[in-house]
This record gives sequence, structure tokens and C-alpha cells, in this order.
Amino acid sequence: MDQRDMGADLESVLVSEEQIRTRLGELAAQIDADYAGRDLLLVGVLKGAVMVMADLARALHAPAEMDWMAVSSYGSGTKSSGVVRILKDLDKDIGGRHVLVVEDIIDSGLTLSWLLANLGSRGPASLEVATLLRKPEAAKVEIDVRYVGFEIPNEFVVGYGLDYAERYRNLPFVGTLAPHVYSS
Ligand SMILES: O=P(O)(O)OC[C@H]1O[C@H](OP(=O)(O)OP(=O)(O)O)[C@H](O)[C@@H]1O
Ligand code: HPA
Ligand SMILES: [Mg+2]
Repeated sequence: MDQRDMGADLESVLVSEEQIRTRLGELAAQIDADYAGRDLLLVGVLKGAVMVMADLARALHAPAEMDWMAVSSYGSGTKSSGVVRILKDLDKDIGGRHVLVVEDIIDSGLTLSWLLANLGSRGPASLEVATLLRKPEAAKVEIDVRYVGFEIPNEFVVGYGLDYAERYRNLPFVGTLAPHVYSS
């Protein structure tokens, strides 16, 4: 399936490639300023955050280490199960480190609130979050998020790392799916 084939499954483009690039540049500048003189460790949350991590990290001027955690709460559906499983833990200890969690989306917030409690218990020097997308209307828990790319409506979105049943992650933009995709 190439991108033209995926195009038939899409209803609309919500955030374009250009908008993503511009906004990640702005967030990177803020992060550079905030972490000046501090040793930054970016923690990407697999799999959804791969694109954000790759592009945000390259937009930073400051040196940053990267580590990855894989967690899953959505399975193959469009609703969070609320049960978060660690599929892969960090490679290194984060005790005393300045940790910035990098996410693609905060939807119900259940994944992130679980993750922040988990990472917080490991004794980092600081713990903040950068996310490309947030759905304010979908929040089931309130989380203090320092860097937010875009606030979006409460609709299921795909692309730029985000999947529906593991598909559409490689779209270069964020879009909504046509109803026939869910029902087929
Ligand atoms: O705020 P929430 O409602 O918890 O949803 C957000 C989380 O759900 C997605 O991950 P998912 O569990 O689908 O795994 P994936 O990144 O591998 O797609 C997304 O990447 C976030 O991590
Ligand atoms: O809207 C979404 N799309 C894809 N994956 C997700 N995980 C949480 N919310 C979403
Ligand atoms: Mg997913």
C-alpha cells in the first residue's frame, strides 16, 4: 500500500507536514532555552513518538541523549484500555537526570499519568513532558504538560507515528480516517 492508497482512507488533514515542522522548531527553541547548561535526556514513548522524537531531537541545538520505553494501552482499538503494559523499559537509570518525556499524543492521559508516576519513582532531577498533540476534551486525568504542539478536537487521528491497528504511522501529517475504515 503506498501513500496514495492510504489517501483513500483519509477524511481530512488535521495538522500538515509544514505545521508540524514549524511548531516542533518553536518547541525546540523553548526547550533549548529552558535546559541551557543542563544535561537533557529525551525519553521517547514507542511506538507512537518515533517521528516526534526524530524531528524534535534534530531541531534542538543542545546535545541530548535519547532513550526509549515501549508501553501499550490501546491494543488494536480506538479506546485506551487504561491498563498500561511496559513492553520495553529504559536502557539506563534516570536517577539524577533531567528527563523530558516525548509523546505523540495525550488523549485520555491515562498512559502518561501512569508513566510519569513510574518514571518519577526512579528519582530524576526533573521530569517534564513534550507532546505533539493533546485532546483537552478527552482528558480523564489532569496532567501538567510543559510543551504542547497542538490542541486538537476529540477525534481519533492517525499519521506521523499514530496508528489505527498498526497502520498509517508513516503518513507525514496527522489526519482523520474516513468512517468506512472503522467499519470494514
Ligand atoms: O492518553 P491516552 O489515552 O493514554 O493515549 C495516548 C497514548 O496512546 C498511544 O499509544 P498506544 O498505547 O496506542 O501505543 P503505540 O504508541 O505503540 O501506538 C499514544 O502513543 C500515547 O502513548
Ligand atoms: O487519536 C488517536 N489515534 C491513534 N492513537 C491514539 N492513541 C491515543 N489516541 C489516539
Ligand atoms: Mg497506538
